[in-house]
Amino acid sequence: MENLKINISKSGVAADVVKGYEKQALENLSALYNKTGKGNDFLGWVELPAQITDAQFADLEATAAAIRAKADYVVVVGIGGSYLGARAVIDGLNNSFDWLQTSRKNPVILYAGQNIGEDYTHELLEFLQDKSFAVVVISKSGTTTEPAIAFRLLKELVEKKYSKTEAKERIVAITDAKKGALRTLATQEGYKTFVIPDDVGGRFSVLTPVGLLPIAIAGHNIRQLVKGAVDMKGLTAPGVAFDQNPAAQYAAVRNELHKKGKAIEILVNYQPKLHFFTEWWKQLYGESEGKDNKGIFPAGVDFSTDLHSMGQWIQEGVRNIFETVVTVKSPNTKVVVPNDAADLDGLNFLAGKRVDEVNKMAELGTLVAHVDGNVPNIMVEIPQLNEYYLGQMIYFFEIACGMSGYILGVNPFDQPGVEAYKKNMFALLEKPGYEAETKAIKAKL
Ligand SMILES: O=P(O)(O)OC[C@H]1O[C@H](O)[C@H](O)[C@@H](O)[C@@H]1O
Repeated sequence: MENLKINISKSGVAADVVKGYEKQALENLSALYNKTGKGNDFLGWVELPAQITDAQFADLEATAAAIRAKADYVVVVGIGGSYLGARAVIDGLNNSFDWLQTSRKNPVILYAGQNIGEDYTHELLEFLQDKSFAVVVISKSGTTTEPAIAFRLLKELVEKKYSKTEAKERIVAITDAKKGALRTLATQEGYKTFVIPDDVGGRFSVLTPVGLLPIAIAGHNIRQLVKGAVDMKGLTAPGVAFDQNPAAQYAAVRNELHKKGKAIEILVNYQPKLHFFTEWWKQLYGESEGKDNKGIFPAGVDFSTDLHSMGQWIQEGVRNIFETVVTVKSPNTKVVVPNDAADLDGLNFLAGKRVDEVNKMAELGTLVAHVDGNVPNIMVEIPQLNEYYLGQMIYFFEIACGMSGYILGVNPFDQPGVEAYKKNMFALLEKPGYEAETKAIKAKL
């Protein structure tokens, strides 16, 4: 059976330099397992995939089935870690034109609370007026402003369109076991709820109900997703030799590149379905490492699309970047370039070749060009885009992130910097309790 593989041979980091990270990387991996490092009260995700019980899967699947039976559209309300994991997996697995399919087996998944655009909000509410829909509201803290506003509006619509009683069948809340406004509200209203464990931070929560319920509602196999993660846990566990552990290798190489002045890591995909996987990865690494005036800036591009827009910069701009390419070995379907007798477009040299073969040559050609242009390359390959390998890739990047953050010397499990904008926003909105901040910020304007 094939697994996710990493190739660091084009990273420009010599084997003995990588080897130099062995002791540190493996000590950091042990610290994640033994909970002896920074942020050790947020390490529930390390063991989590292997601990999900059959009863928990069955509860998620039954709830998903009930929602699927009732609703043509399901709005997933959440932001950051309460949004990106579900969307990464759902977009990764869904048909690219999912929302246009007419003979449907699965509800269309829509998203809210991930922005405060008034037009977006209006258009969503307007669209849902005459549709059969349900809502999954997700917030670990239960107090995040963006999803709270969206949920207040959606709750009002559900109650008006259906009834307060029916709302209990059409709204599911995923939040902290005890704390937060959403927990209080869900208890009071009698909604079905799922718990986000205390020791799992938002950006590490995709394999909790936060990701699993929306993914199951969208019609995907959550047991396979989690199995992939469990197997990747085995392949990256403390007993595995350093040079056989793909996560340790990744953590080592990216830290070495950072040390050499590569300030930006670009996650590259050649499959548009992986766009939101990159968004999930950006939060995972950005919030985990960007602190104490340190950290690689995580960026993302979709190739070959962005080769025609960002390709120039990557090839010849400031040499402070490296690329991590996520490549999918085999596509799930087959399209062959046809022969054309007239050959007016001059493409007959491609006739008979699969589109993926062209994509792979674009990938290889780009790799060589970028490495020649002094952009180091790390390659992460999965055999296929399915639940199982997405599960492997999720756990791979999570465990590598923990190790990498420890190598960098930060606490990868907090995000104190995110509060600065919230404080200012509340001060500007004159939230009760923020009187002094309101005065202070107004003086700065
Ligand atoms: O799940 P929630 O508590 O609503 O948080 C949603 C997101 O917003 C916060 O501001 C954090 O920066 C993120 O780490 C978090 O994932």
